[in-house]
Parts: sequence; structure tokens; C-alpha cells
Amino acid sequence: MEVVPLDSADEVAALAADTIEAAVRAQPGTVLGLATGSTPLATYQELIRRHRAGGGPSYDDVRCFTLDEYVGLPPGHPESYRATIARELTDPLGIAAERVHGPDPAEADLPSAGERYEAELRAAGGVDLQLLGIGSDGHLAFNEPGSSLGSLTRIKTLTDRTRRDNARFFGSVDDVPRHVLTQGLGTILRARHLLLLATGAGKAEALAAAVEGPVSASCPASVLQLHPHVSVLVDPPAASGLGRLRHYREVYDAKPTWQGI
Ligand SMILES: N[C@@H]1[C@@H](O)[C@H](O)[C@@H](COP(=O)(O)O)O[C@@H]1O
Repeated sequence: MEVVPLDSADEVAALAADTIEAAVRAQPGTVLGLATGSTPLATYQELIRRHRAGGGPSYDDVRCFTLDEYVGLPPGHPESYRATIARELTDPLGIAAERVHGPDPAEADLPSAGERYEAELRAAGGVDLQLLGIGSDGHLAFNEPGSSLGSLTRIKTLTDRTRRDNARFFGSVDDVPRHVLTQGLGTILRARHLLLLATGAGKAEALAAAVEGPVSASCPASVLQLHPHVSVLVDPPAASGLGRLRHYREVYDAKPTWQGI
């Protein structure tokens, strides 16, 4: 795992955008794993800005897979993750809707919707670069504390804390669905490169537990310690709980220029 301490949330967004663009340029049919929540929005805005300025790569052949989806929202609900990712990223980048996949909770056979999503991911050859945020309780996608470290896509129940955290998107906590369809931690580990973004003081405790604590289902994001290629981009408030911050900075500063993240 490489922890990259940056000087601001803007720098996190800029380096994340560089990394995504590099992955898209490296391979015409790149498979991108996209995350929702507030954290990646600055990165998405930066990608869109560069695309509109004519400096970005072509996204024509890219395929995208989202991490998770609420269960029970009416089709087209603006807070569904399908609608959110189209609005915030893929439509502005000109990525056709049929190239953007997500767990589908509208499937007639909901209990097997997870297996079908796993099959779609396999058929695409797996995710090349997976963007991730972290919940304030250490959740990844919608894998709440206690989730199996080897889990695959399935229905989960949100904790009250996550529903409260996400109430800002819905107006009231009562309107936040209780159930979700989410990639499992085992699904996420299959992506070839994981890019975790953490900004703001609200993530400091969860990030420290994920990066420096024991690997444990009690902190789902700690499963990242098992993956061979993880980059963690952090701003100073999010990094404030890390005990080895100076070391991470020294390693990053001493990195050969030819080596990307
Ligand atoms: N399912 C999403 C996660 O993928 C995201 O990482 C988390 C943190 O969101 P934010 O970036 O808004 O803090 O929120 C939601 O629960």
C-alpha cells in the first residue's frame, strides 16, 4: 500500500485525475470502477474540466462499473447511484449509457442480482482501476463493519450512522433507503489497481484504522492491506490520524520520477 500525503483536497483531485487519465490512455478498452459520495466529486469535476478544455484522453472505448446502488428507489431517482454517476461524470465525458454498468436492484430476481453483476464484471475482464472513498465508520462501497472480507456483490443493510451520513443527499434520514446492492470486499480486491481518496477530518479516524490498524471486518477498508497495488491519496486533515505520516511523505518524495502511482 502506498500512502500519498498531499497538501490539499485540490491536489488529491488533480493526482487522482492524472491517474485515471493515465489508465485510460494506457489501454483503449480500460475498465474503470467508479465511486459515488462527495469525495470523488472534485476529481470528476477536474476530469470534466480537462475534457472540455480538449486536453483529456478519449473516453469512447472506456467501460465503467459502479460499486453499489440503493434498493427501493424509483427508477431514475436523482439520488440513485446510476443517475448520480451519469450526471456527475459519465454524461459530461460523453461515455454512452450502455457502457456504464451498475448493480441493478430493479431486477425481477433481486436475490440473484449480485451474481449477475459479478458475471458482468468477469465478462468485462475485471476492473483495471477502481476509485474508492471511505465511510466515516471505515466502510468501503456499502460494506459496513462486520462485512465478510471475502464477500461478493449482494444485498446489505445500512447502519444508522451511514444513513445519517447520507441523509444530506435525501433531505431526511427517513428517506435514505435501508437496503443496498453492493460489490463485496472480495469483489473490490479483484480490481487490478485500487485508488482510495480520503479528504477532510471526518475521515481521519477511519483512515488510520484502515491503513495502520489490524486487518479486520470491524474496519472493512482495512482489507486493502491485502491487495498488491493500492494508492491512498490523502489531504492533511484526513492524514492527521496516521502515525507513520513522515515516513509516507519521505517515501513519496524519494520516488523515482519514472514510477507512477
Ligand atoms: N457507498 C458510498 C461509498 O462508496 C463512499 O465511499 C462513502 C463515503 O462518502 P463521502 O465521500 O460522501 O464521504 O459513502 C457512501 O456510503
